[in-house]
Parts: sequence; structure tokens; C-alpha cells
Amino acid sequence: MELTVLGQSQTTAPEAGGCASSGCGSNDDQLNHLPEHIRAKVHNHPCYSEEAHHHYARMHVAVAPACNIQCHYCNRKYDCSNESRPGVVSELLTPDQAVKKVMTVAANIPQMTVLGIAGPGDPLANPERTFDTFRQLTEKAPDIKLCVSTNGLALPELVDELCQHNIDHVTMTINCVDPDIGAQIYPWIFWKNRRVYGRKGAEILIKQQQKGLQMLVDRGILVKVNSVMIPGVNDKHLEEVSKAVKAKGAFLHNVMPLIAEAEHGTFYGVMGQRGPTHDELQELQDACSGDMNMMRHCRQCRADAVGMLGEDRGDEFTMDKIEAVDVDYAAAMVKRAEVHAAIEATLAAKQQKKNETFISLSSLSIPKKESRPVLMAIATSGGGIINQHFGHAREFLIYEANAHDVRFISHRKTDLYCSGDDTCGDGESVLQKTINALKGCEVVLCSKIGYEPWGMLEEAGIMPNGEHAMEAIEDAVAAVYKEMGEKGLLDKKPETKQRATA
Ligand SMILES: C[S@@+](CC[C@H](N)C(=O)[O-])C[C@H]1O[C@@H](n2cnc3c(N)ncnc32)[C@H](O)[C@@H]1O
Ligand code: SF4
Ligand code: SF4
Repeated sequence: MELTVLGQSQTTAPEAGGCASSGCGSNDDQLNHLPEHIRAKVHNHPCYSEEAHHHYARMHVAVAPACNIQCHYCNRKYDCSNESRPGVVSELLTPDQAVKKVMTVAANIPQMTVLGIAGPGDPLANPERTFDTFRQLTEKAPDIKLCVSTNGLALPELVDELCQHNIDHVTMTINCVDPDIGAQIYPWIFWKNRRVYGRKGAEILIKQQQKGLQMLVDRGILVKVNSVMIPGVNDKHLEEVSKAVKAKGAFLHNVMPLIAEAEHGTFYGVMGQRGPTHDELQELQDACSGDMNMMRHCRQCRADAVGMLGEDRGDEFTMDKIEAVDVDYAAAMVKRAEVHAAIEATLAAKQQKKNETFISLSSLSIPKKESRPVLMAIATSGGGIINQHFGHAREFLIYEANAHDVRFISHRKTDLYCSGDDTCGDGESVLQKTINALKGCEVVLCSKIGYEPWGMLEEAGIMPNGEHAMEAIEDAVAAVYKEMGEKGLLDKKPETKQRATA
């Protein structure tokens, strides 16, 4: 089966230089040449494969409270159960509790393939708790892949122990390779039993990160590098970071937007540091993609997230609900294997159909002047198909179509306007906020939509479309683009009527 990883092509082995075509970003390009052992590691990992994230789930367990550095954007003390952002958790777990939770979730959500430890602090600043969890899971649930997300400071000394577990993937957050920029992001690190401040601390951190990255690559671990895009601080620098980590052998780069709100109590939040706009983020991801595989579907999950990316079923599996549950994991593994086989069959059939029937946009003979890119927002609850009511969508996947290609570029979160509460206290309806969040999109594809949002979308210059319900997303996007071409709507981008939004 051919795979799409991260919505773009990996046409050479990652060791051999990654994405072959400059600026590649096509969902239609395939991973034909990826070596089998790499394909085996990414095909069912929802974060490493854009395609897989429509079908497979992940979970995080919050066993790692402490951190050995301070980032200006992180405050793990703030918790809101409705909030989905990194570092946030509802309950800290012991390793035993975490193992119990993972096995219960695995038995109930068989499409869950990956368990990550991503905080709320740094897993490698809590090595006993992290490795105890991994040791038990490697033994008791060998069909679950294990992952960590680390700042990398303690990585070199722990890399060998890490590799003893069922680990194929590691995420490292690298926001800079220049200590002067690092000094603006990290006020201090904790190193050899003392705090090291400013540039000096950043310099040590960067060295450790680069050393740890090399050690992981040498051991055959796939490394995803997370970078937080902080406008005015490291935004101009991240292309260089991308090149540097690519040169060392990192497999993916995940440039994520800074989340900074004053009420989180972070330095950046309090100082009014803004995050990037959708356009700024996409521009940077595109600029980095010439030389690197980019992850564009990261949902910046909580440190206790459970379920498909974009959903959080953590509330169903709190310790008070699962403590008494007995899991027959041998039986669960059989069921899990069946479910995984069914997903693989679905993916293979989808690929087959795509190979046979995908509308080749390049064959449409759309005149060049009419081949401008068009953004479309998709309401989906998973499976890679258009299967969600507009009013039920908590997020929209954003695809870009042009005359040659359809590609996934991002997702945008929205408040659920069908929640009964139609205003957000600032006088603006949630529906209006949703429409603002779709700024730049010209079409919304969903399974159904009510009269009121239909009218308001049209008024905002966004075409609602419910005609492609239950169709594969990329097929539908291509078909709508073709229709737009036939109706002469590709001549010129219409004036946007939406209000500005970040
Ligand atoms: C909470 S951290 C935990 C793992 C580890 N300590 C690390 O930093 O990689 C997980 C990811 O969330 C990111 N993160 C934390 N707070 C953030 C924020 N306010 N905005 C954007 N990303 C954030 C971190 O940079 C990291 O990539
Ligand atoms: S390294 Fe991770 S946990 Fe530590 S302060 Fe930074 S974001 Fe927070
Ligand atoms: S934070 Fe991003 S990389 Fe981590 S599990 Fe969520 S989607 Fe995957």
C-alpha cells in the first residue's frame, strides 16, 4: 500500500535526503520509495502519517510533572478541563495508574496504536516514572508503540535506556540553534544541580539537543522535531532550524503556533506576545517544506489526551472510572489486531480507488490564469471522509486545491456553535466566530448544514456545500475545484467579506 505521510511526498528514503521535489506538498504524491522498515513505523502512527490520523488514535499519560528547564510559554499550573493545549492535565498519574489506564483505553479504543509521555513536564526530567511506565507497557502491552516528547536536555545520558523500550519515535522540541535567540525563549535551565540563566543556559540546551538528535538517528529512531513559532523571536530563524535538524537526520518537522494567553500566567502571555496568524504559520511551514517533511496536522494535545487527534475522550477514562475495571489484555490484543487489519484493508481500498478514480486536476486543462489555489474547509469526524454536520464540527480540516494538486494544509479549531450557548460574552456569536476562523476559505464541505449558518457563510463569501457527504475528502475537494473552474470562479479570488481574525 502507498502512504501519504504528513500530507506530502517522501519520495526518497529519509536517510537519503527526504522530500525530492522542491516545495512538495501534495497529498497525491506517495511514499513509493520509503524503505519498508520506515513504512512499518509510520503507517499506523497518527502523528507521523497524515493519512493514518484519520483512522488511528493516540493517548498521552501524565506521569512526568517536573521539568529541567523553563520555557517562556509554559505554565503547567493552569488547568481548565475544557482546554486543549500542551502541558494541561486533569490528573497526574503514578506509573502503575498510567499502565492501568493505557491498557483500559487500548481495550476500549482498539485503534489506539501509540502511547506518548508528553508531560505535563519533561519525561526525561522524571526518568524513573517514565521508564517504569515504559518497562511495564513493553512487557504487558507489546502491541502499543511508545513515544516521548522531550526538550532534549537530558537526552544524551538517557538515550540508551530509552532505546531499550518499545520505542520507534521520539519528539524533541527545538526552537532555535542560536543561543542569542534561545536566551529570549528560555530564562533558565537546570544543569548539574544548579540553574544556568540566559544565553549560557540556552547554549548548553542547544548542544545537548543536537547531540541527542544525532544519537537517536544513529540508533535508527525516527525523530520528530517540534518548534514553537514565536513571531518576532524565532519566526525568521526556524527555516535555519529546519535545515539544521534535517541535516542531522530528523524525520519530520512540526512547526506549531505559540499559544499565549495572559490568564495562563506565562511570561509571553503576560507580556502580550502574540502567536502567529494562520497565514504566517502556513507560510513558514511551506518555506521549511522544501527541505523537510512537515507535520501540519498536530493538534497541540493536552498531556493527558485520549482518542483520535482533535478529539479528547480523557473524561471517559479517569482513574475513578477505571480503577475497578478488569482488562483481559490477551483478548484485547486479538480484537485490536482485527480492528487494525480492517483499517489497513480500508486504507488499501481507499488507495486503490484513489489510483483508479482520483480526478487528476492537471488533466482538466484549466487555463493557467484560472488555476489559482483555493482553500476549502472540511467537517469530518474521521475516516478521511466528509461525514460531519457543520454545526457539530469542533474543528475544520483545511485543504488547498490548485490545478495540479489537492493538499492538506492545516486544521482550524472552532467553538461548537450547536452547544446552545450562542454568544461568547463579547457580543459576538459563536457562529460568527466560527465563520471568522474560516477566513481565507472559499468553500465549506460538510455532510449537512442549517439555514442560518448557510446564509451567514454565503454572506461572508464562503460557499457551503453539502453535496459530497460520505465522499473521500480529496476526491470531493478536487471535484468542487473542477466545478469552480467550469463556472469561471477561478478567475480571480473574491474580495473577502470576513472579519479579520488571528
Ligand atoms: C508540554 S511539552 C511537554 C514535553 C517536553 N517538555 C517538551 O517541551 O517537549 C509538549 C510540547 O508542547 C509545546 N508547548 C508547551 N506550551 C506551549 C505553548 N504555550 N504554545 C505552543 N506550544 C507549547 C512544547 O514546546 C512541546 O513541544
Ligand atoms: S520543556 Fe516542556 S514542560 Fe518544560 S517548560 Fe518547556 S514546554 Fe514546559
Ligand atoms: S501533540 Fe501533536 S504530535 Fe503530539 S500527539 Fe498530539 S498531534 Fe501528535
